Amino acid sequence: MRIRPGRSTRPRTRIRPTHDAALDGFVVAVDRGRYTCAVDGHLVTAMRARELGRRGVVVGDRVAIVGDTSGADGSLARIVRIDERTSVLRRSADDEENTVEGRQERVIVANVDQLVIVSALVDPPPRTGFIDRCLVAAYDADIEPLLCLTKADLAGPDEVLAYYADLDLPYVLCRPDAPLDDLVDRLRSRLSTFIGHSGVGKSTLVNRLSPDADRAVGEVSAIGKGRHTSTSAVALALPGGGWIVDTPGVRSFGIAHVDPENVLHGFPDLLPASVNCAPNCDHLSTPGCGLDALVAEGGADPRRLASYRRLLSSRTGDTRAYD
Ligand SMILES: Nc1nc2c(ncn2[C@@H]2O[C@H](COP(=O)(O)OP(=O)(O)OP(=O)(O)O)[C@@H](O)[C@H]2O)c(=O)[nH]1
Ligand SMILES: [Zn+2]
Repeated sequence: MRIRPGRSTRPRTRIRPTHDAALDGFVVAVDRGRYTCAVDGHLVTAMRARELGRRGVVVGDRVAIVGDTSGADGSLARIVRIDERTSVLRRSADDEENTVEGRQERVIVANVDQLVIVSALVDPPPRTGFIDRCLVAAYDADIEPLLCLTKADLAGPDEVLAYYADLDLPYVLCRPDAPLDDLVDRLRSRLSTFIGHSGVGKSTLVNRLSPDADRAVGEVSAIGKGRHTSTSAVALALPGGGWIVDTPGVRSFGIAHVDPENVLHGFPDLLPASVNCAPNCDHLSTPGCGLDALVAEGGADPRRLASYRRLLSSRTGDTRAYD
């Protein structure tokens, strides 16, 4: 446990605190150069220290903070170190209106343990192309996927689950008239982020999981002395333990950086058959592709191969037609 001197005993000095005295923080919100960090159970507003150079700080980063970490109104601490990230999720290029910056696929969340892919069972119907794309992003980033199927009160999951029958894909069913125990269990003691199309029920879930979320965002806004922009990511602490990152406005996570060979890792049901491919097989039009043979002998669902090939060929382009 760290013991910090109280305000009254802190010596007045111009010497900057050494970084040995830095506190560990966790970045919960980013707003125009101000970073809201959870430190010892309270929120602290910080800026980046110049020594960080051009390194960006994103939600989910674990950082070292010095300076005024009291969290008092108007206080401003400094982030002096960013810990190595265990994972990164990048914004998809088509979320950035195809600007040069957008094409660079900016990292928007770090250290995510679990990607919760939210899909309604109906209204809107599940889009497996979108889910597959999320799975590629998750497997590539070493993040565990969780398929979260909402509106289970309106339709059954059999059809979508059949499509994923050959994968060990964990899933939960959600409906308004039943508790979210399964989901809460899977969110405990880890950092998860939600992705899904408009209308699938993400806000409904986040509100049920973290009823204080609005208040928390209000606090962030007050401390960050600026309007909280609804398009930036925010990490919310869950009463049952764990953190969720809400990424409003993010339609999909980018996979343009994923090596073509690694796109296949998002399709573990197809992957093993690639050992039968000729060297340099592009798995698209190369004759004798082992994936075609697998499907021909009934070893995999042809819709899975079609989905893989759509993703592969659209990887760097506009993917909305497939989502
Ligand atoms: N029947 C039923 N309706 C649901 C369920 N979850 C959400 N809804 C309804 O579906 C609609 C969309 O839910 P939202 O939570 O706003 O969806 P969202 O994913 O946050 O959508 P955006 O805010 O546009 O991103 C609302 O009218 C919800 O009341 C569910 O499990 N069952
Ligand atoms: Zn092949």
